[in-house]
Amino acid sequence: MAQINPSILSADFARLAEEAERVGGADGADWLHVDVMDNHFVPNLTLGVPVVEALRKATDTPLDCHLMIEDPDRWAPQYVEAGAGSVTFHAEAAAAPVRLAREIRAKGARASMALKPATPIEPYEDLLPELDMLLVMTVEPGFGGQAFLDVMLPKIRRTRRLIDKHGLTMWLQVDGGVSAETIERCAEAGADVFVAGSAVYGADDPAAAVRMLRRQAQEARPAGCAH
Ligand SMILES: O=C(CO)[C@@H](O)[C@H](O)COP(=O)(O)O
Ligand SMILES: [Fe+2]
Repeated sequence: MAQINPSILSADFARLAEEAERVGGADGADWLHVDVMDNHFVPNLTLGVPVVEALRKATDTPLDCHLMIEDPDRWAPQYVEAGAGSVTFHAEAAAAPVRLAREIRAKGARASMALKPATPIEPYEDLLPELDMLLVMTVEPGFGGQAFLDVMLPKIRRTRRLIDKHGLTMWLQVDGGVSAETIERCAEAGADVFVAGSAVYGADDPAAAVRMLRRQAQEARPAGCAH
């Protein structure tokens, strides 16, 4: 089942509770994607633990926190405590990714690792069983509204093959430039969780955009795929 996670980076930060509401409900967002940026790992600054705590109280939709920060080994567990249901740290930033993934899981959240566009998946093959999700970035992290990087499609395909080769049920997420124009290519390549910021919050009817993206992804999935 294809999952659609709207990114609140493209929402109105002064009205986050209402913005969460606008994409929630039946057939709405599967998760809310929360982009945490520290102006060190990426050249942008967004929000932190207190905002995640506040969002947790404001919505029933589970929170998918994407940490674009240095030292996730220190900070990621705090996002679980703040109420995140899934916490994604970057492979490029984590000092001890296996220990960190185990800690996130032990605290009760799904553990996920992200790869920037120039980071290959192959060195991380043996880590996959430690993870609940792998995020292949389809833009350079840091900003919403960027153009989708087509050159990431082979990495999505290779990652899907590795997941299937190991018989894992983990999810494969794509993030960056995902829209009505690009989501089918991502789904065909094997992604099953789709982050969309501007394509959802830039639409006249964000809830309808979520439903449309999910339908497109569902229909584009390879025939007979297990994911
Ligand atoms: O992590 C990031 C950007 O670094 C994303 O989650 C963006 O927020 C996606 O926005 P769109 O590309 O869909 O507008
Ligand atoms: Fe993100």
